[in-house]
Amino acid sequence: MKQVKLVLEDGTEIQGESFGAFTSTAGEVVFSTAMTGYPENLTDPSFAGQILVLTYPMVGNYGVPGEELYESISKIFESDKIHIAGLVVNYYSEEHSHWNAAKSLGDWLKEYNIPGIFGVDTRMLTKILREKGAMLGKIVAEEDVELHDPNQDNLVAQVSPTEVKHYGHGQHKIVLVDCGTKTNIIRCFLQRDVELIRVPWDYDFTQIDYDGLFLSNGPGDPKMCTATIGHLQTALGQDKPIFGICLGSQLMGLAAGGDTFKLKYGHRSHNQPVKLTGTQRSYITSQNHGFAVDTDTLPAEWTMLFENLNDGTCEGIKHKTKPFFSTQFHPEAAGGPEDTEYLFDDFLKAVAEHKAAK
Ligand SMILES: NC(=O)CC[C@H](N)C(=O)O
Repeated sequence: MKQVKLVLEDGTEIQGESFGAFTSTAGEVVFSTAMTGYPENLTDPSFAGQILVLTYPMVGNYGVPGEELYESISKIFESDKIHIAGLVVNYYSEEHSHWNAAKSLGDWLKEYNIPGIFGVDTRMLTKILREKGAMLGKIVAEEDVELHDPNQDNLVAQVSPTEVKHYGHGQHKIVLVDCGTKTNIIRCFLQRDVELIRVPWDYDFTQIDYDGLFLSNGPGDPKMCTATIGHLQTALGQDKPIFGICLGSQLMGLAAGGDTFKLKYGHRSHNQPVKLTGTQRSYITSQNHGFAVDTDTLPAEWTMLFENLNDGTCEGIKHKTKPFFSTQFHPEAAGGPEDTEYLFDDFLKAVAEHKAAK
């Protein structure tokens, strides 16, 4: 076994053993308390630039599934590659067993040259991150590397496609602005009556005659997406339905004139409780974000749609009169609970109503 170490910007150094690629990496160290779903999480483009700490103590025991396609996109993974910068676990299970496993987690990480470190006291590490907040860090193999803050980069430009793609046939023409979309969002649309036009993050979608606009999740600081925010401001001037998820929610908040801020250590797990404003109804949701909309900065015609029941932060916004709404959590949840997938139906209902009214 080769030794590697995890170094945090506060000086903490933790020795561990290497799995995956034996190489060094730097990024923002964040933790997820999800108990399953590493094939989905590692391929979620929203994790780009992040060294992910999994608090679930045993990782790798169900291996990694083989690739299968749904239409022309992945049926299982959230994109076509691993996006995390590095992985930190307590116990790495060398052996795996699952009916659809095709390879081990370690071999899969190696394929994409991503380092992993195990033998780490992830409980202690998580307490540090929870108390001091998410911080920069690095996994050091042979070569030392500089600390690097990925939130200073335009990560969305790095993960967004460069070409427009078309999927499916259906009554409603939906433009999906791909800032690093999870493929399950595409699957959720294609299971409904939709023709989907997937466009790059900086594409001028206002030129397309669409019925509804969807803003995807994506990595990094939402304020980096100035091109998307600009186009979105034009779309908010009209009244065609708009739905945003996670980064998409933050972009909607910014385009509306509100502000976003960085959470201390973010929300990453599949069991985050949110409350629907104006009701006593709560949902358990899947989340993966480090920024949030500051509800107090929203203009008067906007309101908070969902609230996080752990810390009271904004989990979605809506316009009071126009069909614009968003969630900070993931209604398409892969992995995670599917309780809020009905929001896709709500959006398409708003699209149908808007078309009927025209
Ligand atoms: N999942 C996402 O879309 C994350 C949005 C944003 N990058 C954040 O961390 O808050």
